[in-house]
Amino acid sequence: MMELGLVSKDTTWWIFTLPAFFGSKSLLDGYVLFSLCMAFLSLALLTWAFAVGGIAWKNGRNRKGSLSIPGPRGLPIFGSLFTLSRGLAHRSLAAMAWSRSNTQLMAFSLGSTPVVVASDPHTAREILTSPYFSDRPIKQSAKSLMFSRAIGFAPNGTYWRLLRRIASSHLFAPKRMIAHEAGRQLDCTIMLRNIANEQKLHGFVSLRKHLQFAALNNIMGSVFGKRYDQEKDSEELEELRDMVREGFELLGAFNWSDYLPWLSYFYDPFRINQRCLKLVPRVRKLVKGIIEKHQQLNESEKLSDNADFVDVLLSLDGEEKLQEDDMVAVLWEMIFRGTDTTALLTEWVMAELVLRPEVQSKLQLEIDSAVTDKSLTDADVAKLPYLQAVVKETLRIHPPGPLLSWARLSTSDVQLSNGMLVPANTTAMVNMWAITHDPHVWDDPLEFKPERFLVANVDVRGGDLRLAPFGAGRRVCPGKNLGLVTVNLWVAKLVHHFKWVQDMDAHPVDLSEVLKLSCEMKFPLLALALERGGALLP
Ligand code: HEM
Repeated sequence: MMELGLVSKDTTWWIFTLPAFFGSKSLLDGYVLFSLCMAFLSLALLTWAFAVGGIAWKNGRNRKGSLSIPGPRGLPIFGSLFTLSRGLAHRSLAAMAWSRSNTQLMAFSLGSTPVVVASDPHTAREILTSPYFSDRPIKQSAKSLMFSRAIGFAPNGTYWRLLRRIASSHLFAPKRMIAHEAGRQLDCTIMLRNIANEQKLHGFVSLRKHLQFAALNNIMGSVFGKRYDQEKDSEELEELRDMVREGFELLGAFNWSDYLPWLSYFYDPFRINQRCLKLVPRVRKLVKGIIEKHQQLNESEKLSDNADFVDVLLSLDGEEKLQEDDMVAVLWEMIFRGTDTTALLTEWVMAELVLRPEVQSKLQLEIDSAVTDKSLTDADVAKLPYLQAVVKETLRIHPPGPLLSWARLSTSDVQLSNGMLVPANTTAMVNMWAITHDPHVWDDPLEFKPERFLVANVDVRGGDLRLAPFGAGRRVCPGKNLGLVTVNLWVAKLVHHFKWVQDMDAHPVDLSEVLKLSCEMKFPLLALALERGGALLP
C-alpha cells in the first residue's frame, strides 16, 4: 500500500544522536550545545521570517508558479496550528482569507505540513476535480482504526477504485435505495411515535436523540440488515452507541502529532493510540460476528434488491471479492459516515423551521396539498420543490462538513488556471462554508431564504461549486443520494405530523455551532411538537 507523507517520515534520528552530544568529553559541552541550540533557533526564525505561508512553505515552495500563493506565516515551528486546533476552524480560515483577499488560494502551515485552502468556487472546482488531488492525508487515528482500507481514506489506486465501483454499482445503486425505502419509513414511524410520547410526557421534545436513534437504526438496517428495539435490545444498543461515540471522538480529535510527528514521543493528551488499540478489537468482534451470521443464513439464497450491504459484499466474486478485514473496514466506515451527517442536518433544518413559522407554514401547505389520505413516500417528496429548497438553503447556511470533512493531498505538482502551482505532497482544503457565506457568490448570504432555490436550479451533488456540501470529483460523497433522500423524507414527515413551536422562555433556539467530526448545533434543539389535526400518526 502507498505510504502517505504526513506521518511516515523518519524522525527518530535525533533521539539517537543527542545523547552522543551530551556524553561528549572532548567538546566544551555546555557552550557547544548552547551555540548549537542558538544556531538552530536562528535558522528556524530566519526560515520562518522569509517563508510566506509559514515554516512548511520554506525554500520558495509557494513561488513555483507564475503567481505565488499568498498566506499568513503563523508562528515559528507551529505555523497556524493554534488558530485551527480550537474553535470554529472554518470561520477562522474564512476571516483570514477575506481579510487578506486570499480567497482563491491561501497557503499556511500546520506544523510541518504545508496546507492550501480554497475559498472560491472556481479554485475549489479545480482542486476537487483534479486527478492529482484524489488522495487524502491520513490521520493517525484513522489509520489505527483501519480506515485506510475503507473508501474514505484508501489511497487513490486499484483498491480504492474497486471500492468506489462496488459502492456505485451495488451498495448505493438506485434499485437498492428504492428497496430500502421501507426501512426508512419504518424508522421514521417509530421516531414520530416517540416524539409524540415525549411531547405528552414532558411538554416539549428534545429532537436530537430521536434523530440519532433513527439514523443509527436506518444505517444499521441498510448495512447489516439489523434494527434495534430501544427497550428489548438496550444492552447491545448501548455497546454499539458507545463504540460509535468513541470512534467519532477519536476521528474528530485534533491530534497535534499529525502535524508535528516528533510530539508523539512525549505528548498524547487524548491517549489516541491507546484508545484506538482498545476500540479496534471490539469493532472487529461485532462486525465479524454479523458477517458470520450472514454467511450461515444466506449460503444458498439469491441476492435480492433489498439485500443489506453485508450480503452484497459477501456475494461479490472474482476480482471484486474483498478480504474479511477489508469488509470490516468498509462496513464500519458506513456506520460512521451515515449516522451523524443525516441526523445533524435534519436537526439544523428543523431549528431553522422552528425559528421561521412562515417558512414552516408554507412547507406544510405544500406537503398537505401533495398528500391527502396516504403516507408520504420518497416519490411524493421528490415532487416538492419548496421542501428541496428548504433543505438546500440549510445545506448552504449550515454545511455539515464546512471544510468538506476530509482534506485532499496532491500527488504531483498541480498547475492552476490562475498561474499558481500547488507542489506535490500539499494538503488541500476547500472552505465550503466560506463559499456559501461569500456576498460575491450569494446575495444576502446570511439570510435564510429558501426561495432563492426556486428561481435558480442549483445542483448540490457536486455539479455546482457554489454549493457542494457533498464535495465533488472522484472522491465526491458516494452516500449523497441516500443522505438527501433520508433527510427530505424525515423533514417532510416531521413537518406534516407536527407543528413545531419555539418555547421562547424555557428553551429558546440557539444556532451556535460546534465543530467536531461534522459541524453540529452546540445546544440541542428543544421545541414543542404539537400534533396536527389532519395528519394522524401512522
Ligand atoms: C447529509 C449527509 C452527508 C454529507 C453532507 C456528506 C458529506 C461528505 C463530504 C463533504 C465528503 C468528502 C467529499 C470530497 O472529498 O469531495 C464525503 C465523503 C464520503 N461520504 Fe458522505 N456525506 C453525507 C452522507 C453520507 C452517507 C449516508 C454515507 C454512507 C452511508 C456517506 C459516505 C461517504 C464516504 C464513504 C465518503 C468517502 C468517499 C471517498 O473518499 O472516496 N456519506 N461525504
